[in-house]
Amino acid sequence: MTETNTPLIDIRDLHFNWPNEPDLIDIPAFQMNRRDRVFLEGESGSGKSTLLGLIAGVLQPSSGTIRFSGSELNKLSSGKRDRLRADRMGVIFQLFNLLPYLSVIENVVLPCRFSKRRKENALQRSNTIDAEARRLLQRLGLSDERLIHRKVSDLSVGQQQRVAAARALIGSPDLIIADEPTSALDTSNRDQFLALLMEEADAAEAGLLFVSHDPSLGARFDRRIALSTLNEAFSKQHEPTS
Ligand SMILES: Nc1ncnc2c1ncn2[C@@H]1O[C@H](COP(=O)(O)OP(=O)(O)OP(=O)(O)O)[C@@H](O)[C@H]1O
Repeated sequence: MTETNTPLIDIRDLHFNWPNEPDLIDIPAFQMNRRDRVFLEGESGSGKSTLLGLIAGVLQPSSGTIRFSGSELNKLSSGKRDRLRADRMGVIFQLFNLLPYLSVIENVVLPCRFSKRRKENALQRSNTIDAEARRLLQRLGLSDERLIHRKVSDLSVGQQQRVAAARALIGSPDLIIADEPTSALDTSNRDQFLALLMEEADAAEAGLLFVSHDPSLGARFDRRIALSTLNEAFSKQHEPTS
């Protein structure tokens, strides 16, 4: 099994800039393995969501490479990148990216409609995809039958955040990417959510890359990384001028 020796994420000489802007990201090297739990912190606007977008293959680097389990994302066609993301990554986006006209349960089962691998994984945990969606939702405090069939646009922000979390976790992805996933949750829902996230990551032997503004959460992770220490673009922008 070569895959176990290959880093889950392997970044080399990664540069990214938005059009007509200087480098926002300049990361010489970063690796994470399966089962790593990484907490990424940094000030607002420092590029955390941008880095997650690059790792998820939603954004393209200006130069450099990002390998996911050995596959260089840049070298894949956009269709293959989408397939890899659907099969192997569970992403909780900052703005959730839920489909507003679908119900809670329809949103949660979506990854299993797009990916045979996620569907098969989900069926190893529960008898049906629906049952697996309900198990995750229940663990996140969303078990009310009426709520599960409501359109997500009719939910509170904190409820939508938990639906997005259940959708990311279904079907045991190899990498869970979570961008500020607890920002709208109260302490009790936040703790329930983190417990589930850690358990699901353990069960799937997944890597977990978690961005949050809440420094008190950092102690629950194996590695705590400030983006400013990884990202040389940050030190260049903040060099004292003489
Ligand atoms: N589509 C875009 N076009 C141009 N600039 C962008 C775009 N999206 C983000 N930026 C800029 O890139 C920089 C980094 O944004 P990013 O969202 O990655 O930061 P962040 O660290 O995740 O911030 P926050 O903690 O506030 O979510 C910001 O200056 C932002 O204005």
